[in-house]
Amino acid sequence: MLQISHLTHRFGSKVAVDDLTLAVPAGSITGFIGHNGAGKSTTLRSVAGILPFTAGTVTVEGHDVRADPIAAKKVMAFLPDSPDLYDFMTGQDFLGFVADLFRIPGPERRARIARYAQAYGLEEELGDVIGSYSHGMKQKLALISAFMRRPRLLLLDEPFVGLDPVAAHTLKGHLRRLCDDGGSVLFSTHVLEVAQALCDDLAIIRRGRLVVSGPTAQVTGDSSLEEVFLELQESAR
Ligand SMILES: Nc1ncnc2c1ncn2[C@@H]1O[C@H](COP(=O)(O)OP(=O)(O)OP(=O)(O)O)[C@@H](O)[C@H]1O
Repeated sequence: MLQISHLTHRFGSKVAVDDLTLAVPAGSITGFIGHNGAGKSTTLRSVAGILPFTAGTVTVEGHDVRADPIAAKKVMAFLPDSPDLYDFMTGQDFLGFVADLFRIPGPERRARIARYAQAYGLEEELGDVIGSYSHGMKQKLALISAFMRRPRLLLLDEPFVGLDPVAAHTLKGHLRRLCDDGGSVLFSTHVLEVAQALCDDLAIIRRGRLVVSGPTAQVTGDSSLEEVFLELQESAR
């Protein structure tokens, strides 16, 4: 589904992502773990096609993100940690705009918007302008816009930060369903308990380099992910 090969990104002389190779298979929720500044957001933004990375290749369902960005972007959705939405639009207008962009036909878009708005408890606010939304409400709107597109690959940067517990629970269910339907999820998080409980696979990055990846049970063994993570940090000192 997603193949990242030898991805490198430099900001000037700073190497943010260093020769990173990672595959996310169909059906996998993969957790992307790492310290502050490890390179998670840079990797996700590179995969999403919004950051022109320095070197390497990224393909999504066989579509090269650089050579064929439109085909790649059609099959994936990306949720940044602070979604930058149009404050002057209402939530409803924004979802209509996204549905137009991705050519979701009228009856289907109405059904999907109604379904996801209800799931995230945002129906009553869809008529309000986005500028009046809280951080969590903006996140919910961004989630609705992503799920409504039925992406094959969903990339999320710290999706659980700021979501209320009900929405967080709903999101976990939606991520699982997307993968049960053959899609894939790659998300970054600092909440290691959530990652361990939810993820089929884990990838741990340190200073731009991938240090461990594989099925969750294999990465953690008999330990908690927190123990594994702390040990890796300690051994790298
Ligand atoms: N626009 C930028 N210009 C210069 N350096 C940047 C820029 N964005 C990120 N970096 C640097 O790249 C490195 C990786 O940053 P990145 O945001 O990818 O980390 P992260 O793992 O997502 O961190 P966090 O967990 O804190 O969100 C850091 O050293 C950061 O300072």
